[in-house]
Parts: sequence; C-alpha cells; structure tokens
Amino acid sequence: MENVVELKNVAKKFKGFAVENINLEIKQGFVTGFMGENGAGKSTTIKMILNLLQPDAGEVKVFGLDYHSHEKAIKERIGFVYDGNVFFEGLNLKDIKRIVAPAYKRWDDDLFYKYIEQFELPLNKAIKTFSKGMQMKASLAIALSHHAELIILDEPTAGLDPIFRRELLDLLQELMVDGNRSIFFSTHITSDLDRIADYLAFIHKGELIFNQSVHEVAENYALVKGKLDLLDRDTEKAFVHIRRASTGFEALTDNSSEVKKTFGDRVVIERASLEDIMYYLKGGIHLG
Ligand SMILES: Nc1ncnc2c1ncn2[C@@H]1O[C@H](COP(=O)(O)OP(=O)(O)OP(=O)(O)O)[C@@H](O)[C@H]1O
Repeated sequence: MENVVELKNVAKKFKGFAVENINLEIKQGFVTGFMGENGAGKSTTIKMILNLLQPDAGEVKVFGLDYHSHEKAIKERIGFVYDGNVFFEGLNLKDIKRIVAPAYKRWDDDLFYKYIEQFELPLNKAIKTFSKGMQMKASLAIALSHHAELIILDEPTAGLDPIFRRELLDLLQELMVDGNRSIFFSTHITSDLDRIADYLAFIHKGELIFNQSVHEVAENYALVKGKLDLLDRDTEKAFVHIRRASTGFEALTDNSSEVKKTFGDRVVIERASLEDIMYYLKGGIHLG
C-alpha cells in the first residue's frame, strides 16, 4: 500500500510545547482521521505536512517527494481546507477563482461551477458574508477544482451545526468513490471519525500514540474492569491507564488479546469507544 504522506522522526519545538519524534504514514486511497485533544499538536503537524512550518528535525515526504526540490509539484496536488480567512474576505468567489485558477495546471472551470452549484454557494457575494459552513464549502470547492489528490482538512466540522456536519462528512465520503484520492482531517469530534475514517492517527501531548486502521483500533483497545487484587506490577503492564476505586479498577488496554490471556474471565472486557480512548489517554501517564 502506498503512502501519500510520510513523516519520519519529525520534531518541532516551541516554548512550552514540542511535537516529538513523529512517525506518521498516511495511506493512499483512504480517509485518515487525526484525533487529539486541544493543543495536542494537530495543527502543528498539519502545517509541517503543508510546509507552512519547517520541522526542526526529521523528514517530510508528500507523494514520495520532498519540499526542498518539489514544492510546486506537491502543492499542485494538495487541497487544504479550513474555515479561516483563506481568501481576501472582501472578495467574492468569482474574483477568487480568477486569482487562484492560473496558479494550478489542472484547474477545471466546469468542475468549479459544478461544485458551486452543488454547494449552493453565491458567486457574487463577498466571502465575509459567508457562514462558517459556507466558507468551508468554498474552500473545498477550490481544492476539488484543481483535482487535488490529497485533501487535508483542519477541524472541518468544528462549529458546524449537526445537519451541516453530516452533509460535509457525506460529501467527503462521496469524494472517496473516485479511487485514489486521500483525505486527512483533524478533529476532536469522535463521532465524525466513527462515521468516515478508515485509519485513525492519535496524537497526545505532541506524541503520536498510534496510527492504525479502525479495525485494528477496535481489536486492540478495550476497557477492562476487575477487582483491585488482580493488579500488581506485572499485570498492570497490560494497561495504558488505570482508574482505581474502592469497588475495583477500570482500565484501558491497547493489547486486548494479552489481557484475555493474562486475566481470562476474571475481568470484564468491553469495547472502548474513541471517546473512551481519548479520555483515558488524556488522564494518563503512560504505564507499561
Ligand atoms: N507558532 C507557535 N509558537 C509558539 N507556540 C505554538 C505555535 N504554534 C502552536 N503553538 C503551541 O503548540 C501547542 C499545540 O498547538 P496545535 O495548534 O498544534 O494544537 P491542536 O492539536 O491543533 O489543538 P486544537 O485542537 O486546540 O486546535 C499549543 O500549546 C500552542 O500554543
């Protein structure tokens, strides 16, 4: 399987925060959800993938190419979608198209108008009058009109109402029918990930905790409940984080089969939702 993005040992240090030793592969032809709590380092990582921020160490490759010698070729093939002031906000979509289109070799006017119609976006109204959702759609229409193979979205659904959110997710899923397109999107809304992600990358305090298919995550991670006397220095190693109460413990494991082997039916093993995983990892020091 080919990777559209490869980060090798990537690091970036800010005052009081660091993204460290990130090894991340984004698979071609799939939707990868990038999850992590506020301030975990999602935007920082995305900016490094887009070359908007240079890593202090490590290597970033997109489509197997590096920015050093292939910046233009890479950027032609990426669409970055977010709801900020991407465009001059006094301009309307017609003006923006006039400015943006010549920058892309593969710009497709017909496709642009098709998406404008599909997204019900006004061509002649200033972008500043657009709602958050409309801005997101405008940005997506532009990314799609230059046939971007890799679409990167930074928190595309944050601040959108539930209906719009669902519409956007459906749309992203439709885009995948095309074949070799890849989508990478960051979010902390776990239901969005449940809905469309094939792979999940999880970042916590600047460290990539895992990057697995949704099936692997469902297989490996589990919530385990049992009596306190089952825990000791050795058995605790099976858990990522443990919560103790007088009535017993509840813990998250990233190695469900090992827990089954160690504890058998002396514990109750339940499916861990993505929210459970985020919650436990957030509260957790890394054991084991
Ligand atoms: N240019 C910068 N200079 C200094 N610190 C920065 C800079 N950019 C980001 N940071 C810090 O890095 C940390 C991670 O920020 P980042 O935006 O990557 O998180 P995030 O996971 O995208 O969070 P959120 O979900 O809240 O958007 C934060 O503590 C932020 O203050």
